[in-house]
Amino acid sequence: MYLQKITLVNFKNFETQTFDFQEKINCFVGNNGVGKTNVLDAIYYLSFAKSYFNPVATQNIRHSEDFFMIEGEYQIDNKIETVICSLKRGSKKVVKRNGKIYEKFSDHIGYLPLVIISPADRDLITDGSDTRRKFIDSVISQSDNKYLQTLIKYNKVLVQRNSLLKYFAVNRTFDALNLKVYDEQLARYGNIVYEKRKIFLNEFIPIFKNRYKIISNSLESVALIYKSQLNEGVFLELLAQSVARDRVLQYTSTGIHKDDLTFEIDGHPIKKFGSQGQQKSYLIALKLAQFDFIKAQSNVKPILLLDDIFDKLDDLRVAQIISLVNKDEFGQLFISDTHKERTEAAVKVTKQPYKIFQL
Ligand SMILES: Nc1ncnc2c1ncn2[C@@H]1O[C@H](COP(=O)(O)OP(=O)(O)OP(=O)(O)O)[C@@H](O)[C@H]1O
Repeated sequence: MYLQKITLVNFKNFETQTFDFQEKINCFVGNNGVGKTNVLDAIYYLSFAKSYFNPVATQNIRHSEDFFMIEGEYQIDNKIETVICSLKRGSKKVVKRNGKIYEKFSDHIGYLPLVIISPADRDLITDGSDTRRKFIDSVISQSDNKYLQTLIKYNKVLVQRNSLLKYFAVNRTFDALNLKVYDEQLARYGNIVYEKRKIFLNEFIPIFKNRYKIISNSLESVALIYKSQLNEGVFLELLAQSVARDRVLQYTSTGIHKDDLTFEIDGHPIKKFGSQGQQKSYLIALKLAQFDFIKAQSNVKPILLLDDIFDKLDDLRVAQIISLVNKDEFGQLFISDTHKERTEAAVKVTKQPYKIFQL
């Protein structure tokens, strides 16, 4: 699977632009702010029906325009598939594959597997647990659509249960039976999500540790730990035990929506004790492990986007990544960088066909 052509209309700083891509390596070079990351984001959009960088969909429309459109032409098993994402101000986003509109965007996730490595990944270390849950969800969802559908159902019930708790508080009332209906549904979907996250992490953690070892070339030990309240007991019982607290808080304080990952280096949180280089290595290992995992699950080499990595990494780490490309473990690769010479020198080493776009 590879992207052979993309057309952007009013997407961020692009008015109308078409790029024809190489099957292997494509590089975008140019000064700061010319739109290199924006092209990568458009490619990301075609896989996930959303931006990696800006969650406010309308802010991706070119200033003072009314809509944006991204059209991608993919080669999949010797057939051409077209995916279009478009958004008009005041209307709902539309995602089409071969002319057919998706009723649910979630049905599209996983169809065009993709992994992005970007300086914005730092959020995984610095932000709250929500960002780390999204990471787990995005990895599993790309190879298990049922997981995503179950998670969506769980989140819907969660919203309903929270509204009910609010209703109880505002009206100074309480109906245990009513709440129990939601508890049972939450437990049903939540247990499925929990089990799938557990199975996933059991497989993912060794892959991640191996990637870290290769990238960092170091002896320090890293850990990735799955934290869930459900490790401590049966979900339905935990919900029953927290009813009094939930009524005070007016939201559901127990469940898989509180899960988190702990990132450690030599037994200490990497956020506080990891050097900048160690943190970068940790994040790249996470993303490359994501790549390995999706590839193993779906038998497809995901598209890999490397945003600004040469700027942020030392030569050793860049060489490690490039050597992986060399081993032909990768499928199609997109790279953004400010320095044409640096990029060209790095990709030449791979002896793979490449194309450079000067923006
Ligand atoms: N909705 C929008 N309409 C018009 N321009 C936009 C919009 N959103 C972002 N931009 C512009 O896109 C540019 C940033 O593009 P991008 O992040 O792709 O740059 P870059 O080439 O990757 O730069 P750097 O080398 O600094 O990472 C900025 O000039 C910004 O003003």
